Order: sequence, then structure tokens, then C-alpha cells
Amino acid sequence: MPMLSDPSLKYLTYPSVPFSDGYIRQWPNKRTTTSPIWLSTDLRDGNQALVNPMSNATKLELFSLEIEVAYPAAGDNEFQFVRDLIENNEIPDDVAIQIITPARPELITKSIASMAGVKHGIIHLYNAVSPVFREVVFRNTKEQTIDLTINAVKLVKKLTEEETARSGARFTLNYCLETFSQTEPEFAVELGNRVLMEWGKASLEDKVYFNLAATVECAPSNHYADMVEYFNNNINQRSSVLLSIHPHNDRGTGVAATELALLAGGDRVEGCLLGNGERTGNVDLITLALNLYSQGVSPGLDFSNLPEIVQVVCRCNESAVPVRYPYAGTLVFSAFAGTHQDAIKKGLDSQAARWEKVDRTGEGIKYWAMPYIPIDPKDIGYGYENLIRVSSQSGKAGTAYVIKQTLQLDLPRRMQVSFYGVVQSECENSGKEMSTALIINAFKQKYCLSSKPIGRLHLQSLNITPLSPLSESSSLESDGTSTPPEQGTNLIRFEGHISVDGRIRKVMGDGKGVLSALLDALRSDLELEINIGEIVYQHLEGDSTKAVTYLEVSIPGSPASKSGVGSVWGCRAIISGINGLVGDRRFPRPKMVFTPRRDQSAQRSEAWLRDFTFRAGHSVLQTPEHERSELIAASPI
Ligand SMILES: CC(=O)SCCNC(=O)CCNC(=O)[C@H](O)C(C)(C)COP(=O)(O)OP(=O)(O)OC[C@H]1O[C@@H](n2cnc3c(N)ncnc32)[C@H](O)[C@@H]1OP(=O)(O)O
Ligand SMILES: CC(C)C(=O)C(=O)O
Ligand SMILES: [Mg+2]
Repeated sequence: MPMLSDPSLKYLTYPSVPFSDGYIRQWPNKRTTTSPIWLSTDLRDGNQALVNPMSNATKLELFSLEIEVAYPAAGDNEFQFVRDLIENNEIPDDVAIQIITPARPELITKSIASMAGVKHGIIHLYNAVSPVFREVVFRNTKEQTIDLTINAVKLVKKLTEEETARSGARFTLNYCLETFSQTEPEFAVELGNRVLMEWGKASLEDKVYFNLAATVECAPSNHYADMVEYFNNNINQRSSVLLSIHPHNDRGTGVAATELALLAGGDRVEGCLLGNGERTGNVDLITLALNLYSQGVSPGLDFSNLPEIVQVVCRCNESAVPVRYPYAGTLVFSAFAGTHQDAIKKGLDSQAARWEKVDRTGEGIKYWAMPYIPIDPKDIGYGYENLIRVSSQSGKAGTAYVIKQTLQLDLPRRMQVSFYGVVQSECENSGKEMSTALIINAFKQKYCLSSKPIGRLHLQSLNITPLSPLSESSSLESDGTSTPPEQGTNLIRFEGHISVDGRIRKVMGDGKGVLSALLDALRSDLELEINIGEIVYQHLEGDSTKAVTYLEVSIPGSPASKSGVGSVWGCRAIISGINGLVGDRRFPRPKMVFTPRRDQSAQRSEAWLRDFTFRAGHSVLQTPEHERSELIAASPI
């Protein structure tokens, strides 16, 4: 049957909670500032919903917290699990175990028998109390429902007192109004007060728990909050009572309902890790705890290694976590969209500066303020390596972030734009994400970053000789990664070997600064006339002596320019940029005549390479043969 045009003919809306006229709800103005008591019901409410319920060994893997361990009346395995926990001393002194029993005398008796010898046991007694259950399932009136409940409480009291007399066990009553959220609020309170009277020994030290179940989530979260607030306001002996919240997630708002119910007076939450449970599941304890954490409230639960916890839970439950699942999904700390990536990249940079200032001055706190990322993934066992993932939806900032994370290169804006074009068209063509490895490979290809020739030109070796003393601010490091000597102040001779289309050429030129000298060499020996536009130097993080140069090259008379990147005083950046120019057929090919004017047979060039040395100032830095080849290989940029 299709959906109805008027669904009110089939589905009844939820009734209002009967607050008195003029009553002002308290929960909307409250804030949660402390953590609730948590009860994991993974081994009971979670387990009862599994296609294959857990074995007792598997249950032990998940055992922790204040925990509901079993439904002992369900069968021998469940019963035995409780016995094993108690008899094998598996329960730490500060852990109370909870077992659940329906309000049926023989099942209560069996359930309490399973708890013999426990140190602290919580008896979770339940019966459904809403109109539809009273009428359809139990065929009971309100009075009969109260009688059924009171008789059950009486029996629990008698049996637990006998066990206490025998073994000294301490017991807490957790009475669950199953389907509480669909029950008339006045009736729920009346029932609660009758239970309190019958138990007769609720105190500040030994509270009675009322488990207010949203067995099926049937109304918006604000309604559940109203229900809890009403119960909170009207139950007797409130200070001797603890309100437990047991939400399910049928409307997908279990977490919201819990958070509002805690504002409305809830003290304790029953839920499951990753929201396992009947139908759409119980409320997820991990999401709740980390939501609190993200507000600066310690949840008292440790999820420092969430990925491992997720693995254990999924193994025990034979289930999987959707990739978009809060905190635990594999994609929740990844941005694909360009503007998100841009904001995250800027956020990381500005936060690093802010945190560095706190370290330096000792003032302020290193608070987290990151666009699109509500908590620091590192706090819960994730790194930053997947923060940005690149697809056709990504922009230049995302690609630049990947390059920076992987190669430490902080690309200037124009270069970001230019390289982004490559990535974008690759993604559009493939229709797929571009992995970090593919991006890095494309980057190296485009800018010819390799110790082996990629483009048509490749700088094989170089020798820099200052023809005038270096100015104070200049230095020439033997590995060629320092900032080039200031352009225009030092007369420099550049001698080097450049392979052009596979053939090695010896070139030499003079100029004010290394780059000018190289340009002179290119002009005079390769007849290659090149202009340099914007130049940016970047010191690599963690080593102030290492620098990389970004620059733009163009052919005189042509408006087109290409970016280049590289070290070795910027020489490799020039060659990288030229490769962009000469390798792209859309641009006029520069005149390249490869007839060397100076004597350099192939043999002599190879000999020159073997004797390769860097010269700094006027001293020759001799490098052992094996270190020299490593130096070249290790410095592809
Ligand atoms: C919302 C929740 O999560 S409640 C927890 C639910 N969990 C489970 O059911 C898992 C474990 N359950 C079991 O193993 C079995 O149901 C058992 C062993 C407990 C009981 O088995 P059975 O005796 O065969 O009964 P069955 O499972 O058919 O339950 C239906 C009976 O229980 C009654 N019942 C259900 N809940 C309650 C309750 N809280 N108090 C009293 N009676 C109840 C029903 O009215 C019905 O009685 P009827 O047969 O007289 O009509
Ligand atoms: C029996 C109770 C606690 C329950 O699981 C529910 O109502 O959802
Ligand atoms: Mg439940």
C-alpha cells in the first residue's frame, strides 16, 4: 500500500505531558556539566538483538564498567555466565553487575539465584506499562499492572534479603518502566511511588533506580525530556532515587533524546557501544561520551584508542560500522570538499601558531578550534593523515595540504592553482579519489622532481664558484639546499652538466647570483633564453639550513609562464620550470640548439661527473665517492 496522503488517519501523535498551567520547563535552560553514570547493556540488550548471540567467552571480551551482564532466565548459558563471573572472581570490586528479569515469579527466582555470592548486584526488574502493552500484551488494567509490579518487587526484596543474609551481598533495585515514554506520565509516577513504598528502604546511600525506558522511540526528543522532567518533579523521595535513561533509536534521535533527558533530571544512561540493540539499536555510549568530551566535560570513559575498541566491538557483535558513523566511522575525520579542505588547512596553520604562542609565553590554553573537525582526532587514536582526501570535489588547498604533509613543501598560491589543474583533470577523467601516492607521483612528474631525468632537461651536476667574496648574508652549503646567495650581489660562476633529451651537455655561465649565472649558462650554451618571475624560498621544517625554491619561468615575449620547484640554490627549480615550458606543445617551443660551444665529449662529461664536487667559497669540499652519489640521489628536489 502506498504512503497515505493523510497519515494522521493511521498514526496518532504523541500526547502532551500534563505540566500545570504556566509551568516553565527547566531542561531547556540547563547544561550538562558532569558525566552521568554509564551502564553498558552490551551483553544483555545488545546481545539479545544479535543474529548470533555472543558466546560466554566473547562476552568476557566486552566485560567492563557498571554492566548488565545477562538475562539469566533466558537459558543455561546466560545463567552460567553470571555464575562464572562470580565464582571465578572476574568482577572488580568497584564494578556492579546488573542482571535483568521480567516480572514473573519463576524467572525472578531463577535470576536472583544466579547472583548468589555477588559483591554488588543490581536487579533490573521490568514490565511494560503503557496502554497498548497493558491492553494487548498483558490484558491488564492499571490496577492489575500495579499489582503485578508490586508482587514482583515484593519477591525481589524477599529473595535479595535472604541472599544478603547468606553471603553479605549488596543489592540495588533497578525498576524499569518498560515503554515509559509511551505511558501516561501520572500513571508512571503513581507506579514509581508504589514501588518506592513497597521497597521501603530507599536512602541517600542506597538509592532505588527507576529505569525510564524509551523502549521504542516514538516521539521527538523534547517529548522524552518532558516525560523525564515530569517524573523527576513528581516522584517521591527524589534524593533517594536515581533516574536511569534507557533510550532506543527508532527515530534516529536516541543520542539527542538522551542528552535532553539528562538535562531533565536523568542521572544514569543505559546504552550499548556503537548503538547495538533491537531494531535501530540502543543509544550509543561512545557518541554520548565523546559529545560530552567535545564540550570539555570528562565522560570518565577512556576512548583513547577508539579504532581498536571499534574492532573489538565489531568482532564480538559480528557487525560493521558505517563509514559516516559519529567518531567511529572511517570517513568522519576526512574532508573531500574543496572549501572544507581550505578551511581545515587554514585552521591547522592558525592553530599551530596559536598553540606555539601558548608554549612560548605560558599564557592561555591550547584550545581546539578547527573548522569542520569537532574534536582532535589524535585524542581518540586517529592521526591527521586522512583529514584531507582528494577527489574531483576538492580544490587547490586540499592538494597543497597533501603535498605539505608528505613532502613538507608549502606551495605558493600560483603553484597551488597550477598543480590543482593536473589533479582536477586526473580525478575527473578517472571519476575516482586520487590517493596521496598518486598525487605525489603526479607532482614529481609535473615538476620533474627525481634524481633520474623525467623532463627533457635534467640537471646532472653543478659547480658553483664565487668570483667575488660572498656577502655576509650569503652562504653556500655543500648540499645546495640553502637559500641562494642574494641575487645581484655576488658574482658567481655556474658550471654544470645538463642532460637534454638524453644527451649530456656541459654548460657554464657567470652572473650576479647563482640563478643569473645559470640563466647565462643556458643562454650561452643551450641558446635558451629564459626570464624568471616570482621567486619564493622556503626553509624546510626542522632544518633551517635546507631550503627549497619556487619560481616562475617564461620565454621572453610570451605571456605564458610555468612554475618550477627545486633546491640546489634554485637551479633545479629553473630546470623544473623550463621542462614545463618546453614539454608543453601549447606554448611556443623555445629555440634550443644543443651544440656545445665548449669542448665536452661524452667521455669527458662522465669523467667530470665522477669527480663531482661542490665548492663553497674558495674551499673545495671533498666528499667520498659513495656519499656523493647518495647526495645526488637523496636530493631529488
Ligand atoms: C524491551 C526489552 O528489551 S525486554 C527484554 C527482552 N529480552 C528477551 O526477551 C530475551 C530473553 N528472553 C527469553 O529467553 C524468553 O523470552 C524467556 C525465557 C524469558 C521467557 O520465555 P517464555 O516463557 O517462552 O515466554 P515468552 O518469551 O513467549 O514471553 C511471553 C510471556 O511473557 C510475558 N511477559 C513479557 N514481559 C513480561 C514482564 N516484564 N513481566 C511479566 N510477564 C512478562 C508475556 O505476557 C507472555 O506471557 P503469556 O505467555 O502468559 O502470554
Ligand atoms: C527492559 C528494558 C530495560 C528495555 O530494554 C527497554 O525497555 O528497551
Ligand atoms: Mg532496551
